[in-house]
Amino acid sequence: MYVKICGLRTAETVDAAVEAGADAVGFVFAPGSPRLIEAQAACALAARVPGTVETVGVFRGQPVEEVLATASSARLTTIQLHGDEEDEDFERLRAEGFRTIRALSWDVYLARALTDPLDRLLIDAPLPGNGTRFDTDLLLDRPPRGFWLLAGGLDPANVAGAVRSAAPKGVDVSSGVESSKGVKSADLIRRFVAAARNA
Ligand SMILES: O=C(O)c1ccccc1NCC(=O)[C@H](O)[C@H](O)COP(=O)(O)O
Repeated sequence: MYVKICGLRTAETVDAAVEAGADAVGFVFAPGSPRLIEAQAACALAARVPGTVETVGVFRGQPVEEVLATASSARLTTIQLHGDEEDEDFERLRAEGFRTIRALSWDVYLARALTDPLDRLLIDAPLPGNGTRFDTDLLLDRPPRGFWLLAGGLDPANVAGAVRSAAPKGVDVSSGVESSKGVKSADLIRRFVAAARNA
């Protein structure tokens, strides 16, 4: 089970995620997020992460050139886009050597023709980063194929049940491992990774 911890902003919590065995750490560059981080600060945190762990930049509605500039200066491995980006945007990011995650709310996922299978999917609640769940039975009409991550309101107490119910390839969390909005808890991170791994 692939585990991504998103919205990290401190060395302590990045280290906790890595030491707990997370597969990816996420840094949010979307304007208005309470987890917003500057590229230089993300670069310093990314330098603490071994090559076996992905460093994911999260963007929403930003021009591809801006995304590429930030991802390069922050030395990220992976780019996650949350807006209504087109396949060409993802092709450009891959051409520049980045791995990609296409984040969609569950209703958009169901409404749109399947995206480029080269992109990993992250299927989320309508408001990303908001700590709200959605009923994954809604996906039964068209179960996601390939590598997909479940996100939206997960936490150490509910992640095992969510995995058993929806059978994703990975999980992603932000609010559920925070002691307050935007403030990550190393203990909750450790507990989330353990619970996801033991689902
Ligand atoms: O986390 C944010 O603040 C955020 C803001 C704008 C776009 C995306 C954002 N987060 C994307 C993520 O990958 C979150 O981890 C995901 O939506 C799950 O969030 P949560 O429900 O809080 O666990």
